[in-house]
Amino acid sequence: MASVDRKEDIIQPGFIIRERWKVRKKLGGGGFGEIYEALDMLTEEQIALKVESTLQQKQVLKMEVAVLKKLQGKDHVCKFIACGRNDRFNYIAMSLQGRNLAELRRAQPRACFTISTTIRLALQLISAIEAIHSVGFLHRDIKPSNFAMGRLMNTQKTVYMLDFGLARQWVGNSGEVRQPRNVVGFRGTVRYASISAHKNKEMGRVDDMWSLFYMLVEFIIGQLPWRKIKDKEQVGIMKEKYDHKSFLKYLPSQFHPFLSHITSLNYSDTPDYSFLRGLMYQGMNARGIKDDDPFDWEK
Ligand SMILES: Nc1ncnc2c1ncn2[C@@H]1O[C@H](COP(=O)(O)OP(=O)(O)OP(=O)(O)O)[C@@H](O)[C@H]1O
Repeated sequence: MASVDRKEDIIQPGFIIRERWKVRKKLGGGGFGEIYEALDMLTEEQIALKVESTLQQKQVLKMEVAVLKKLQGKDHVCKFIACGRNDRFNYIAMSLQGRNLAELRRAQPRACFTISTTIRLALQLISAIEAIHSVGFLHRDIKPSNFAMGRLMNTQKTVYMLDFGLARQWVGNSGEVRQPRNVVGFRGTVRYASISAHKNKEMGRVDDMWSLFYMLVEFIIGQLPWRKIKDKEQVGIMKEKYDHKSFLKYLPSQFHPFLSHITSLNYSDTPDYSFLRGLMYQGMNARGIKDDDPFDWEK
């Protein structure tokens, strides 16, 4: 979500937080905050700082901190370093990752990834989504710019999940699926939203999987049919009319059971993450794809 009216940045390069983190440069400004690269003067490591103005209407950093803390120790998750606030902004410090998957795709010659890269990313993306679901939360904004590759020798083959600002708890106090609300405001990003999210229905774990499916289709084909349409309602109508099976002719055959599986799920169902990963492994075997083959951007 790019904000339209560009206000002044919350912090400037050179600014030091708690005598420890020196801001270097702005990496991006999303819908709900700004991301900076900073130097941890204690450890000499580069880190990422996400900041949110205290004046902002919708405060989401608190959710971000809660979910990131719950996810610590799992794969595909940034290291939580610290969080805090002052009179001007709230901030969270976490490990710094490399380029996000939207940037990496757009940098490819035909703006698409090979089947090999897509399938191996899919394996990691399924596990990342399973991880957030396993701690009781939905992500609700699964999209390529919310995943980044690591930037260090030992992390550059790993996908990291970003941005838990729209997360919501799906599990109730006794481990049951929370009762769905009848109508909810739309959350997420139009291009990757599930049909049910377009209809303002309560999202479940399946809706994160739908967004993943749209991501993977876009990776392979290089675009989605509704890419140029801004209007949320129109995109919703288009998705409803669109025969999703027609994507399959461009995709490895394993995407047929992938699509059938997510189509079969309802709000309260648990996706079969292992089954979906199994399909991706089948696709790798059928095509002689190896775990450690280079990704498209490494070639
Ligand atoms: N830990 C990180 N390391 C490196 N880059 C990051 C990190 N966190 C976020 N970014 C970059 O900043 C961008 C925006 O981050 P994030 O999605 O968390 O913010 P946001 O304000 O919710 O943005 P949006 O509304 O676009 O999703 C990401 O696409 C990513 O490129």
